[in-house]
Amino acid sequence: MINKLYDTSLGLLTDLYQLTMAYGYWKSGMAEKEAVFNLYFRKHPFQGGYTVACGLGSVIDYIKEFRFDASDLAYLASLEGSDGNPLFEPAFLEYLGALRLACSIDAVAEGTVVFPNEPILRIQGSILQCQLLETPLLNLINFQTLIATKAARMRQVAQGDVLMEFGLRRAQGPDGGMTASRAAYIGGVDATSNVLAGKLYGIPVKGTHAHSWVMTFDSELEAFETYARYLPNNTTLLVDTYDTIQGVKNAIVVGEKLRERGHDLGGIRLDSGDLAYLSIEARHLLDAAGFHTTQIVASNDLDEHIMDSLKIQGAKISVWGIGTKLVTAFDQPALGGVYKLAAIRDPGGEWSYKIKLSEQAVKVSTPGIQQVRRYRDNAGFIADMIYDIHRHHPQEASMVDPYDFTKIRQFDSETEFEELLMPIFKEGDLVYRLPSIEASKARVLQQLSCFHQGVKRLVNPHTYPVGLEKELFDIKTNLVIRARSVSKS
Ligand SMILES: Nc1ncnc2c1ncn2[C@@H]1O[C@H](COP(=O)(O)OP(=O)(O)OP(=O)(O)O)[C@@H](O)[C@H]1O
Ligand SMILES: O=P(O)(O)OC[C@H]1O[C@H](OP(=O)(O)OP(=O)(O)O)[C@H](O)[C@@H]1O
Ligand SMILES: O=C(O)c1cccnc1
Ligand SMILES: [Mg+2]
Repeated sequence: MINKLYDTSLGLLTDLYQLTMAYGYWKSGMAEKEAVFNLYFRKHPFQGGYTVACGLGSVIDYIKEFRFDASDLAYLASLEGSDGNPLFEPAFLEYLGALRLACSIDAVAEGTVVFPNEPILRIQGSILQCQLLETPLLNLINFQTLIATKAARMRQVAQGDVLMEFGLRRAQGPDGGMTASRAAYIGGVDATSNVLAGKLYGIPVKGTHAHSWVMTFDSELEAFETYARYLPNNTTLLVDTYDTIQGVKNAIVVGEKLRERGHDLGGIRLDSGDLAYLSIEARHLLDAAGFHTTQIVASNDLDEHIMDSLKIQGAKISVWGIGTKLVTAFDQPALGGVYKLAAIRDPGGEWSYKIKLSEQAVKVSTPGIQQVRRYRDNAGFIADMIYDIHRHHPQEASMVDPYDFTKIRQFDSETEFEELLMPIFKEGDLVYRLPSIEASKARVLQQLSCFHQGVKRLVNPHTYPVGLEKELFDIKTNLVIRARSVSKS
């Protein structure tokens, strides 16, 4: 997508410091050192209790396309350091031109519900290649995960109602609009007004009409009649241009004519005023005129909280049109996903585990080559345990709460589980078949149905347990103690 918009290869879609570090690794002979990085976030967005992973489809496209073409290298050759000399020497640019990604990537499937500090992606490869990927991987995963989560929250509130995404006009540019449409669909909306997203991603496209259509005619009735005459199978009439109640009555007049011609009034749309009161009044008028199946669509700066309030107020809305607040993730415009080094292989072939210290315990990174195990019982998911695949293949496992080491849970070998990270690329080769967008969408609903209702609450949700397997917890604790004493000496 980005490629089409900008007509370039994608190697330069990174921060300059990734390239300067890559140069440093190359110059110092460290470029091929094997490393493992994890991509994860530390806090759920929207003060929520869960997050929906999204963006792997774009990551796969990106990795497949990754290269530096001649024009990229010419641009890099033009960059200068503070002394006015070229930043990068020609031999390094030649190296970049010949570079083919050979990383191994494990990831959770799109549509998987994930929690703070769990790796969504694990990247293993040469330190130089892993480092170059930091920025694009975060760019691709952070935004799509954020939007999929926002849409999933709206889906939880909407229950079986229809959700339409109307956000393209307010999205963060064309690419923001396109990726938001895709992520919102996976997260839980049923359709988009974004026609290009319909074409490229196979998302159903739907829509009504704007106020300008009504304003173009001498009367609202004439506007409705004309629309219904030429689009009799797409008649959702926007009734609030002048007077909403009169608008509903005009829509009913047109609905009767549609019925005489063998069609029906599909819906009316409310786009201002008190949506609870107006939808209840509109439902009365429509039902009294025999239009029981005509849908009431609502739009106007909606988000999950207003939708929830409208439901509590008994609003008779069955279709929700949501734009700005969804595609811009209005109340939290970024997910704070990070990409941290977890291990480096020594010349002897042994892994050396790495941590990034922080004053805040919650920000200390977890070392090791991690996998996430999601345990379940008959009622649903019970806990996630992060463990190190090289240290422990736990049949029976002890899981430590990383923020309170006195809290330990035991899992016996009978407890059912699934492993969340799956191989996507093996040394550069794609080994994963991306599920259809429909399958990823279904996964969100299926996953969420297995979590306790409290985790899904909009306000003050229950914290789902995520812990470290005991051996990994001990490794981390020892590294922290050692790093703190080294930093003091
Ligand atoms: N019954 C309701 N309960 C809670 N929020 C509501 C209710 N009805 C509408 N809203 C929300 O209140 C906000 C109203 O927006 P605003 O104050 O701009 O009024 P408006 O109806 O759009 O006015 P205008 O006639 O100028 O278009 C919107 O976000 C809308 O979704
Ligand atoms: O409110 P959103 O969730 O972003 O949904 C999309 C909105 O976009 C359109 O109007 P627009 O906002 O362009 O104009 P209006 O507010 O004057 O109706 C449409 O009528 C919706 O109200
Ligand atoms: O089809 C609609 O009703 C629509 C499309 C985009 C934005 N607002 C509304
Ligand atoms: Mg508006």
